Amino acid sequence: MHPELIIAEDYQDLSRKAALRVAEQIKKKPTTVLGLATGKTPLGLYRELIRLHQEEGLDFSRVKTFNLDEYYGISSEDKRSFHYYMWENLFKHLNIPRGNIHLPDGGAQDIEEECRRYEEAIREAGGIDLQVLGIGSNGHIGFNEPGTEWGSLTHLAQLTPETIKDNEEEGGEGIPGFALTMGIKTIMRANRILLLAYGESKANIIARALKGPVDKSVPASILQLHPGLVVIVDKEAAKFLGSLT
Ligand SMILES: N[C@@H]1[C@@H](O)[C@H](O)[C@@H](COP(=O)(O)O)O[C@@H]1O
Repeated sequence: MHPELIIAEDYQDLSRKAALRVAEQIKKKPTTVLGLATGKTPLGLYRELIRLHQEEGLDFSRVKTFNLDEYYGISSEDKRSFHYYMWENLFKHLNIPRGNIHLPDGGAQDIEEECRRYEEAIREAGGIDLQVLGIGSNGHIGFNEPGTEWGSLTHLAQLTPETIKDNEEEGGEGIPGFALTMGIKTIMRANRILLLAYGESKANIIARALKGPVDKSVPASILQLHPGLVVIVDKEAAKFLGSLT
């Protein structure tokens, strides 16, 4: 069946199952290139990866990472930044060399150059082996909002009021209205994609993304065309998936 769909009991189970997939990938290929996401959804996965590193010796010394996105116009030290989020919630707890960690630079002067540099860095690393993805309540992936071109590469994106509101609920007031994000094409180039979602609030958009038409109004719907898609959702987010299960 495509995609591979795993329905977890709850958030903890989802996080564990996702971490096992990531760990398997790293054990199989210690030089794995991971694509990483921010938001609430992957926090449990990151906690579990830290545990696997600390208690079971999962080795990140040769792993490379590329984050999906970063806010535009704030520095990497800013607590609202995804640099800060990633450092606090994952990187500082692992044995990953700083030089192996990549996020778009939201403080870059020359945006076009920064976007080109980011694409080139992914290419030079050999491409993304496994991309971790969440989904926005409007179906966005990374910060590719509804209407984004399927052929988009890393670019400056304007966030919708809905996305700003969602992210302010998590990250506090004053979220920038723009971000640098991998494009849809950048994401689709990954070898494998691990799409995660939990909770009732994601049930509707997950069903539209996986069962609805492939349409730019739901950016995540393009994932139906990815041959290496693995979806892990909890029971609540799976509520409307019906026949897919
Ligand atoms: N740019 C991120 C996305 O990568 C993320 O998937 C989405 C969902 O976030 P959450 O996991 O908090 O629901 O929010 C943000 O906008």
